[in-house]
Amino acid sequence: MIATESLSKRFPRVTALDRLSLDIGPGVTGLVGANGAGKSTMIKILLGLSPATEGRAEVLGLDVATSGGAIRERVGYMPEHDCLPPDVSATEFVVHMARMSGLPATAARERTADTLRHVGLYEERYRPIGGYSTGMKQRVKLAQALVHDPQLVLLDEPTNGLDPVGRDEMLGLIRRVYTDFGISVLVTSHLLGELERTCDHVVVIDGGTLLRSSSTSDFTQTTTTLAVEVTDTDTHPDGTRALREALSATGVTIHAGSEEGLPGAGHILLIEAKGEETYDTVRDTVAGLGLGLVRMEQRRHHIAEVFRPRQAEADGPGGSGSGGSGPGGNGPGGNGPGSDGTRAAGATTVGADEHASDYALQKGGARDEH
Ligand SMILES: Nc1ncnc2c1ncn2[C@@H]1O[C@H](COP(=O)(O)OP(=O)(O)OP(=O)(O)O)[C@@H](O)[C@H]1O
Repeated sequence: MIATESLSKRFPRVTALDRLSLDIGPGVTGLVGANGAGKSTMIKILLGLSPATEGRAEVLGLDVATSGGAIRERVGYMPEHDCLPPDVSATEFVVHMARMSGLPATAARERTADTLRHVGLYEERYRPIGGYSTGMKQRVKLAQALVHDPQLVLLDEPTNGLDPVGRDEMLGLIRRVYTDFGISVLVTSHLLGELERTCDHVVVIDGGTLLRSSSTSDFTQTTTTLAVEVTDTDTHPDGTRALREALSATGVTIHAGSEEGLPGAGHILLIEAKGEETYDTVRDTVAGLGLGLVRMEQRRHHIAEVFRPRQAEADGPGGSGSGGSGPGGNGPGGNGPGSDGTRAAGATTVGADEHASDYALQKGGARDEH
């Protein structure tokens, strides 16, 4: 779908992309990096809207340097910033964008109705966009990217400004763009955690350079930690505590941290699995206490954790910060939601409106040449 070879973009004072080589296949791919890491620059080059300084890029087999028009016919684009006219309705705007993409009038109207329904904007489609919420505006931007039935869509920070529920809905819509319509997606985000449920493949960039490009399952390999959740009973009003004490007495190692991603997070014990016998010990201990076992599952890595060692190195003796990290590395809330306080590379934690399991990469990803 997308291939780049030693792709660089240098502005007078900043290297936004630095010899980036990528090969992205069909499916949903996340492009993750701090604000300023080079994500939007990459998208503009892929659309043939901004020339690369060096290197090559192909989209759907077309060279971005010579086939920008043909690429934009086949590729949808959802820009990051608010760019919608306030005085027209979603229907008028999306029909207009469909006509601009070359659809005849009737097809444009039909495709607009279908696309707006798909993004969940059917009822409100005749109201002026100026009165829409942020979530509704993001849906209009997604609809106009899809209306001409592209083979690929490039979505620049589609969850920006959304609350956790809105983000989940948007991520679900994005997943369905591929599963229901077969349209491949490249979606950018500055949040490491949020794309792991949505994307088949994740590319992480920092300061315009490639940190890692892997399938999501490679990022989120299973660990030797078991997540165990139990019910409370009349005898043990705090079942989690009772289990913790009983397991400790049997010599099972219990991690101090808590699980962030799962529902009921505060009631989940994280236990080091030494082998099959640990499962048996947990089962027998839970039964012995008369508690109900809600879950016992092998925990998977979160993508954010993959980058923790890098940050730890940088924070260690003599460390001077990870490559590409900007100033203010330990801003408010600089310790991660995990109790060990680790952060993703170049990252600080997210605000109260973000999911507890997400880590936001901080501003200043690009290398300043001055
Ligand atoms: N037209 C431009 N002129 C000069 N510098 C630019 C220009 N466009 C982007 N940059 C710089 O290039 C770097 C990468 O910017 P880019 O917008 O691609 O980052 P990003 O990862 O998309 O982050 P954000 O989500 O904040 O836009 C930044 O330092 C930015 O200031």
